Amino acid sequence: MDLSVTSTELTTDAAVSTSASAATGAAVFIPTPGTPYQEDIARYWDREARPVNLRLGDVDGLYHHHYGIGDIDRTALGDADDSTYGKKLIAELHRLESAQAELLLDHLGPIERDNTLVDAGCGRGGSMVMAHQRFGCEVEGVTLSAKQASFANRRAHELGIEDHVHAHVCDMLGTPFETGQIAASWNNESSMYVDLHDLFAEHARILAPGGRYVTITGCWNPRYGQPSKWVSQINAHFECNIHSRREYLRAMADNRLVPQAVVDLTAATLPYWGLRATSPLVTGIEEAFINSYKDGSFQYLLIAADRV
Ligand SMILES: C[S@@+](CC[C@H](N)C(=O)[O-])C[C@H]1O[C@@H](n2cnc3c(N)ncnc32)[C@H](O)[C@@H]1O
Ligand SMILES: CC(C)=CCC/C(C)=C/COP(=O)(O)OP(=O)(O)O
Ligand SMILES: [Mg+2]
Repeated sequence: MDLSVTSTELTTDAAVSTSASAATGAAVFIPTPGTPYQEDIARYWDREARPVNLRLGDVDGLYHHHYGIGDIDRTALGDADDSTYGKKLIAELHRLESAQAELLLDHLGPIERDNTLVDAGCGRGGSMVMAHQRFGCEVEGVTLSAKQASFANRRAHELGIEDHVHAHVCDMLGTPFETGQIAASWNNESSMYVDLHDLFAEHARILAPGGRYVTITGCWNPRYGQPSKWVSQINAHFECNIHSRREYLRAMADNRLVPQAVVDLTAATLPYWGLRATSPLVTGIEEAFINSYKDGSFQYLLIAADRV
């Protein structure tokens, strides 16, 4: 299957993406203009350069835009008075973010080397690299941000995996991938930027029958009633629109995606937030996450679904 699409918007790494395309003779994919909202989101991620993301990514070259899960390794952190503590804190936060991506990949099911995976809203590509390193397969990512796609393609090139891992500037609601050819696809903290019915219709279209879809997301809890002030604060901070848990399940059911696992990761992500709140890399959004997770208005969920 030839999925070597690329974007005319890619800048510094256009050569990387174009040569992959030229090698297979694939047509160049020209994205359609986005909505004004999508243009805002593209600008947001083009400009994003928060140290909490770049310094963590520098630890091992996997750049994430998602949060962490798991217990803190206090032994690895050592003494807060130690001169190396700051560096260890960054490494520990990064370890927890990579653990989150590993958990998502655990839920993709058996993946073969000749399979193709799709990362919808791929950011700087950390999860794509991890997926290729684990399964040896092709990984195609889409993001609205030309800067992020360029960054991800540059990293793939540096790692020598540019023939297998590609980022495209593209709306995840209308991807160039052929119908029914994708073994598994995911959204890692990227579904709060789109309408869920439109999103799951597109995943259901590209996934092979029996294919697997996984999301890790923050969602508001219908048991709380409505989005809390903390959830509204997170929406304003990231210019996103957090959905409720019920919306996820309904939109999946409407689009031939049948949940096989729904895992509440709220308790598992709180240690990450507690540690991050003590770090010099705080961004100011830590309190909203901690308070909303603790008051039950917000949940951190993994949902894995089969395309039937
Ligand atoms: C919080 S980041 C998550 C990045 C990545 N999944 C990760 O785990 O590191 C959100 C991403 O969603 C992307 N995004 C938002 N709306 C999108 C859309 N309509 N189509 C494609 N990507 C989109 C943004 O460009 C950004 O890369
Ligand atoms: C769980 C929810 C609601 C996520 C919203 C999407 C989002 C912005 C994720 C993290 O990105 P980032 O890694 O760039 O953010 P930060 O700079 O805060 O680390
Ligand atoms: Mg981050």
